[in-house]
Amino acid sequence: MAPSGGSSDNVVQCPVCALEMPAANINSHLDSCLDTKPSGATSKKRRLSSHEGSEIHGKTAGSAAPSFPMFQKPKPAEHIQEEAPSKSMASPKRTAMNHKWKDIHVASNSEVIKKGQDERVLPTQSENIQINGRKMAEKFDGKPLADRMRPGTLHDYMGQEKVLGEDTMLRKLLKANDVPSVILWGPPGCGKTTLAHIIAKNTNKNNTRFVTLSATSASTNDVREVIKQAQNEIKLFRRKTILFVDEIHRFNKTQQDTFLPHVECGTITLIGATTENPSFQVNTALLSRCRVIVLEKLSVEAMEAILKRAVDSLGIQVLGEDEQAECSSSDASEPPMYIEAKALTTLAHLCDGDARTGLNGLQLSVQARLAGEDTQKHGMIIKEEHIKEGLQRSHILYDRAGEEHYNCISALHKSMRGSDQNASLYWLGRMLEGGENPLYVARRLVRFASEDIGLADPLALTQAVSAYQACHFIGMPECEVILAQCVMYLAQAPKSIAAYSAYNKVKECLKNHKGPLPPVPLHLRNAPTKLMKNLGYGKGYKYNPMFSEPVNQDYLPPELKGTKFV
Ligand SMILES: Nc1ncnc2c1ncn2[C@@H]1O[C@H](COP(=O)(O)OP(=O)(O)OP(=O)(O)O)[C@@H](O)[C@H]1O
Repeated sequence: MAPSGGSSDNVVQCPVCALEMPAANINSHLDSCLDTKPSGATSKKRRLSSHEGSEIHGKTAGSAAPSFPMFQKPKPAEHIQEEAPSKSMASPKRTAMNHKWKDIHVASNSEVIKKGQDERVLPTQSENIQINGRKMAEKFDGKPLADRMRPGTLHDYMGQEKVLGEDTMLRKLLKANDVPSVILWGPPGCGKTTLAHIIAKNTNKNNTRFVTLSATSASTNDVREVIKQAQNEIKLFRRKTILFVDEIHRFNKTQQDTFLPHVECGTITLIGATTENPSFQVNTALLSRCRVIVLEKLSVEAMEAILKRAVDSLGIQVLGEDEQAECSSSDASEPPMYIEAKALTTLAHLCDGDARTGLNGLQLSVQARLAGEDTQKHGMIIKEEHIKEGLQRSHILYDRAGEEHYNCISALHKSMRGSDQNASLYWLGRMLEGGENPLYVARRLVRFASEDIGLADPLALTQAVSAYQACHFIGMPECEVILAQCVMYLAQAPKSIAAYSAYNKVKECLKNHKGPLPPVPLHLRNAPTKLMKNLGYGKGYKYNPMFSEPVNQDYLPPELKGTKFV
């Protein structure tokens, strides 16, 4: 009797030995089949699965039980394993495979080196540089290097020994955790903000809040809000607040006044940072409640240490004068990157004591080198010329809007007064190359010609006025030599301050006069109308040209008779 349709439906084929049997027997058959035919299982399985397109993948040799996709633990793909190999597990063979995988992943046009059976694919030098470029970009992580390198401890804070040396007041206060309200005054990038953060970290351990405001964006309401919170913190948690105000000079008088009572009563400890002379930019009342700490431009040594720390963190090696960069055609997956020691020193000099400029300059140079065509050919070495290219020198040396503007013009004025032509030309250059307005300099020369040379050489004034006009006509850069000529003339000229000091005495006399100023004597007054004549204006005046002999006549008010200004 032919099997019924129903019974034939219940017949299944063993996936191991291909024997057909009733479905009810398959499990017990499989157990015995697998026990007796372990070695043939794989080949069978393969044949079956490929032949029949079965979903059953079967087990690998040596497996103790059949495995079905649902229960099969996915085996990690080989390249994933190798991306994070355990060092202790790494056999030589494994390491060779690691190379291969890594290299295949990164190198498309790579060289293939055959060493016996070991076929290894290595990236070319330019591919290595690309890899490094990517790694470097990851290191920068979209953040300026200067920010990434901001030190968190005094240990990494370089320079500024005058205020932070062992026996200094600030160091002692920091140790004693007794930070008073301070104004940190110093040029850009010398470490004011960084120092404020270090102070904050230092005091954070002691139940202190640290709040930051930037005077460029904060409003008076923001200040009030911070103060309100500070009051609550003291009341509720006995927690002190340190308020750091960056660029405090940008706050107007009312905003600065808002701090006053709260600094006074200790609700907040204020740390202000400013690049401007606080005597002019910070309220006297506020100033008298804060200590002013003067930070200086960072020395070249401090800058070198800061740059070295950054270079180390980027994994760039410093090449001494006699050292040669190792050729990166080896199989290293990360070819070294180098910077010449000389390039670092140059950068430390050029950034003019501004660590932010120095670190940005380093970052720019590294990024430019990575993108440069010759880097692809010759490898990654940062040289002095790359650093110079990366830096806009003029923007470093001179701050047109800030105090440097006044410092330099004062240095020029004093050098001309001292008849030092070389120094005068130097300060002139510092200003002009830094982008100073030539008319600002020319106006000062006009003033100098009168104030310091005056009647000793009246032509100096003519020279200076002419220089001013010439600068006005032709502008920079052509007018630079006109200013240089005038500066040299004024520096060489004989000096006299007779006019200047005489006029100062006049001002003094007027300022010190008590009571109403004396009227102009009648004989000196003009009398254009009849009424004025009738009132005695011009009466008795002696018109000098009418006299051949010296005229005896008073020109000062009677109260000042005999006063000498000259
Ligand atoms: N003394 C220092 N030691 C180490 N790194 C420093 C030092 N000073 C500045 N830096 C570095 O320079 C960067 C800029 O410094 P910071 O912001 O403290 O300067 P600043 O004086 O507040 O400048 P600005 O007046 O322009 O705001 C910091 O992020 C840090 O990386």
